[in-house]
Amino acid sequence: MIFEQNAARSIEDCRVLIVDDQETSLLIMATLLEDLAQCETVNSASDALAACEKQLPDLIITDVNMPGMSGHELCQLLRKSPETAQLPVMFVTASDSDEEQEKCWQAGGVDFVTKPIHATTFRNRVKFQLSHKLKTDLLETLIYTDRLTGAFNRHYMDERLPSIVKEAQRENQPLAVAIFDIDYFKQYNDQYGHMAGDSCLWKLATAVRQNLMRPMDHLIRVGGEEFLVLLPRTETEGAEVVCHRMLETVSGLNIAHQRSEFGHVTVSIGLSIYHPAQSATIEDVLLQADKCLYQAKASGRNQLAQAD
Ligand SMILES: Nc1nc2c(ncn2[C@@H]2O[C@H](COP(=O)(O)OP(=O)(O)OP(=O)(O)O)[C@@H](O)[C@H]2O)c(=O)[nH]1
Repeated sequence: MIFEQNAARSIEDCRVLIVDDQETSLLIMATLLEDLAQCETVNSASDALAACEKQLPDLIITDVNMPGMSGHELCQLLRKSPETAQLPVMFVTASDSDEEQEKCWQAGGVDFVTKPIHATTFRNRVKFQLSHKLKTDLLETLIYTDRLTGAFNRHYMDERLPSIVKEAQRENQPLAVAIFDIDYFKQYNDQYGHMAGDSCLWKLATAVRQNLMRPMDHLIRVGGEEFLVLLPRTETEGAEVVCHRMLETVSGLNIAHQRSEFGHVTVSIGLSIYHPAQSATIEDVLLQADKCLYQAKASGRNQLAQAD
């Protein structure tokens, strides 16, 4: 995700994805940047999209003319997805004609350099983009992250949920929604004190976050000890796997809780899936997941309940 601990990041930690169908060009650019940032190279726009699915880079540098999908088309596609809409894309073009420059800006590029590449200009432009990205990420972390747990906050959910849903509709892909809540947390606070309660929240959220494997997965703290997990492009089976893993992860933390019948801190989870082709709205699905959560509580806690 983009809101990892950016405060501690420097340009050397940034990831730059370089896209070009010419091996020589890739080699030149990667060599020019090797002491500046972490570089990854791919030969096509489709490989670049696949690389972004695994881990979002901080900057994409792409050739314009490539077989299959052009650099412009790649950039336009990235702009459409909420996860990559803000990802800076820099073009490397063979021409600096007025028309070519217009096309780069219209496609959503943040800068372009012309071939043959001028080494110092190229390095400085990349450096500028990365330092700008670090500042933006830091600002977003401050605005959208819950300070106690490092999860996204309610404000993030209110702002971004509509675009995550829109993306699911555009792709006609399911969006799994899981709501979980710590069991007997009032008793935990009463027994161990509020500071221990805070520490428990932090440990739990950190462990759950590390269990969410895809860059587009989200952990959001929606209330005191209630969290929402959003899993785009995830069907029931996949979401069940993630939810069971969350139950195991939390139990595996083995945080002592004398006043729970389990002897340690556990969570209950409610799961529901949003399908764009069906009539239920995202609000219905959230309500459904919330109902399931209460069902999981009523059925004994430390378990998953899901909508039919
Ligand atoms: N330490 C700490 N406690 C919090 C925080 N936010 C909410 N809580 C506490 O979480 C507790 C939630 O209690 P309840 O809603 O009764 O739920 P519960 O005791 O977990 O019971 P069940 O959910 O039914 O298992 C309350 O005591 C809140 O004060 C927080 O940021 N830090």
